[in-house]
Amino acid sequence: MAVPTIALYTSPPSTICSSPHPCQMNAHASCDLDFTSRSSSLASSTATSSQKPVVGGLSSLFSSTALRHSSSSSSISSGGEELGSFKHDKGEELKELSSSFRYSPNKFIGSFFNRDQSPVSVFQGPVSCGSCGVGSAARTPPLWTVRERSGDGSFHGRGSTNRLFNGFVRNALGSCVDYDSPRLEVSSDRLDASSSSLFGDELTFNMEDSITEGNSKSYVKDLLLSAQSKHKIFCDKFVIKAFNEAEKAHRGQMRASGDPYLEHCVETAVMLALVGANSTVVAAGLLHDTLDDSFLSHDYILETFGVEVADLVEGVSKLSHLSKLAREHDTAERIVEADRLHTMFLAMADARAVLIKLADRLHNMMTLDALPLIKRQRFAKETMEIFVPLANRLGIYSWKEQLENLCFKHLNLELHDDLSSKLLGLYDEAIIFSAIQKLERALKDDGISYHVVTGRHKSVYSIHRKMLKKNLTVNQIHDIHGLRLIVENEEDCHEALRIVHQLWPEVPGKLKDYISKPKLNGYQSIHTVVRGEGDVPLEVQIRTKEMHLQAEFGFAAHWRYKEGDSKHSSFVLQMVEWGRWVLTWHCETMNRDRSSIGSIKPPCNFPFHSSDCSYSYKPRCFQDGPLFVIMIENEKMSVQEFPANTTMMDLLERAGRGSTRWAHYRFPKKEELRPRLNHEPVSDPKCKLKMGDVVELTPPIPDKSLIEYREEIQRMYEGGFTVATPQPAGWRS
Ligand SMILES: Nc1nc2c(ncn2[C@@H]2O[C@H](COP(=O)(O)OP(=O)(O)OP(=O)(O)O)[C@@H](O)[C@H]2O)c(=O)[nH]1
Ligand SMILES: Nc1ncnc2c1ncn2[C@@H]1O[C@H](COP(=O)(O)OP(=O)(O)OP(=O)(O)O)[C@@H](O)[C@H]1O
Repeated sequence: MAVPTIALYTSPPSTICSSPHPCQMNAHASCDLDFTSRSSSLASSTATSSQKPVVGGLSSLFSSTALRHSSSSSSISSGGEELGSFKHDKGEELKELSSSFRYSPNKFIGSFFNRDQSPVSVFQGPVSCGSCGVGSAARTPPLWTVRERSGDGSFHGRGSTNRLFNGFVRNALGSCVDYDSPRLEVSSDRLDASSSSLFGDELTFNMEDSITEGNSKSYVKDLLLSAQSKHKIFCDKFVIKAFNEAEKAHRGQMRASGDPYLEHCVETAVMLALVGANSTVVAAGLLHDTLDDSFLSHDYILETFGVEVADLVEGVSKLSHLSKLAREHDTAERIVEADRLHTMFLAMADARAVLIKLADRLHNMMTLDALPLIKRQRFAKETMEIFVPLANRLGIYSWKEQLENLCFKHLNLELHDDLSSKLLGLYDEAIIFSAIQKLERALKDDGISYHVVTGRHKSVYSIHRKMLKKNLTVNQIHDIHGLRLIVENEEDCHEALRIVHQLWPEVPGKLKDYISKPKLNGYQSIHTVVRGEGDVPLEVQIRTKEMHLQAEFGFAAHWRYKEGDSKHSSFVLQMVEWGRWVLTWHCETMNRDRSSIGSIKPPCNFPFHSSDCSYSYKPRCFQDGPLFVIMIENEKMSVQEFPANTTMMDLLERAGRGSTRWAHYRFPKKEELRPRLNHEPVSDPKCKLKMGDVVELTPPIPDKSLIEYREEIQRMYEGGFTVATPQPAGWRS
């Protein structure tokens, strides 16, 4: 029998999880704070929030797209409360936040048409200085210029969707996406007839007239049109079908804000579309709450939409359930268990389900204001502990930053506002934009070839964290504005550095050459800080494409750096790599511009590395890795690690053997435990456990009565009486 390697029964925690702390959030935010016009800030706020990350594989993919998404999606979302995940199980939260009474058309109209006065102050989030109206950069696009050298040595402007490594997965696997361009191309067989006039008046709208009438019908139609105006994938027949199902399923359900529930589903799906998710994922995004909060069954979704969508919706439902459990038990406060939860989330579900769950949570966080403070803080804390690390690990930096900023705001409003207002005077996107242009020009003039120059400004929360970590004031943070230059070889790095120092005066003592002296984790790059326009400090990082790959995907990966380079088992590393790969594969539609890939490709078909691949974490296949199982005993939850192939019987052996709680009953412990697996009684104790299984071990009757019964029986035996007391159900002697 397999013997578990780790037995960890934790008691309720008293300390808060160290890493990303609730009380440390960020701030683009600030901007939002000073916005008088919420609705207009919506778009920009989100966009800003983030630092505009760099190009490169997932990071750029998600950052740039998410930024875009934010801006567009925000215009439709009106205030709301958290619902999707919060109401899972239709528990207490749900009752409070959403109601399933039938809507009043008037209210509908009100909530939809008054969107300009959106109560979503939450859009506080990432507001770029631009959007905040700070400086002239206000309307600068979120992801800054990038150029890339093509194979023949010429340079191409790449636009904001540029990404460095796009397509390498496509190369590895062939195209697995439903369509190629997020905005322009939908396979014709899936395109709704009406979509030919994409933004025209006549979109096919298949809602059953008999059920949806009057204002509500026009509301629903407007909602679909609005989604279509944001992304053409909403003209895909399959997606429209999912929209119609979601509409029927959630009809009459409202959020605490008074908005129809459907709006949340659509916003979630729009976010997914904007990061390049294909129609399967977008459809699942529309339906993500139907299993928990409507009459739809898994079988019905399976029949209607196929196994992929059905499994994704089920996966999201399971994630919601687990995160709710974790929230209620404060499980993620404990670092070890939080880490197991993150890994479990990635391992138990298709990473696309995690992506949907993240989108769901992001929209919920954006519309949290309808909840009382205590609930907002609970959700913000859970988001910080569980979802921000997941977004970080999956490389969805834009979402990560927005989540952090929103959490920061809800958990520490004063700090958030204070830092935000300081940053209003500091952020200047124009500086970054013009610095990129200046550097590109100089490089070209000097004949130095390069792959890409990107820029970003640091998010409010990231600045806050850095200030705390290094005990600095905001004026001592030198990388609020940053550029990154990726060149071909090491020699070019040094040449480029020379040019940078010719363009701008160097800030003494800030030059770091991690190329000649790599960090312990192998990170390589040259960093310098210069005085840019207006004497504003500007960090410039210079590295080769190989160094960049290592910094994005290798041992020195940025997500690990951000987690404090904590020690992770190879299993965790594999899970993260796997998750990122799945998302790249399925969401790569943003990576249409193949020519931008240039020659930058990992040396093998990631994640199926060759044995000598330097980007590979794994000496072995992750199917042999450990299992993480949720154990609930006497209403206490823990996340436990077991070896692969552990059976229910193994688990019971371990629980019975190690537990003093059961010892005094003096009969086979495992029979006393009355296990339930994923809420069902266990019929086959030899069944193998799976990642993310929930095992409940509950005594057949409350402990106290059981003890009383046993004492009574003991007394009866000792006194020579016949047992007359009826046995409680499940009791065995
Ligand atoms: N991916 C990755 N990036 C890193 C790593 N270490 C540093 N960086 C990048 O380098 C930047 C800062 O590194 P350093 O120059 O060492 O700066 P610092 O010591 O943190 O102090 P400052 O100069 O105040 O930023 C970070 O902002 C990261 O972007 C790493 O291990 N992995
Ligand atoms: N100078 C830079 N130019 C362009 N992108 C950068 C630069 N520095 C960091 N980034 C990218 O910006 C994103 C956000 O990073 P963030 O500002 O939170 O942390 P960091 O600067 O990398 O680390 P730290 O906060 O420890 O300095 C990451 O994708 C990171 O790789």
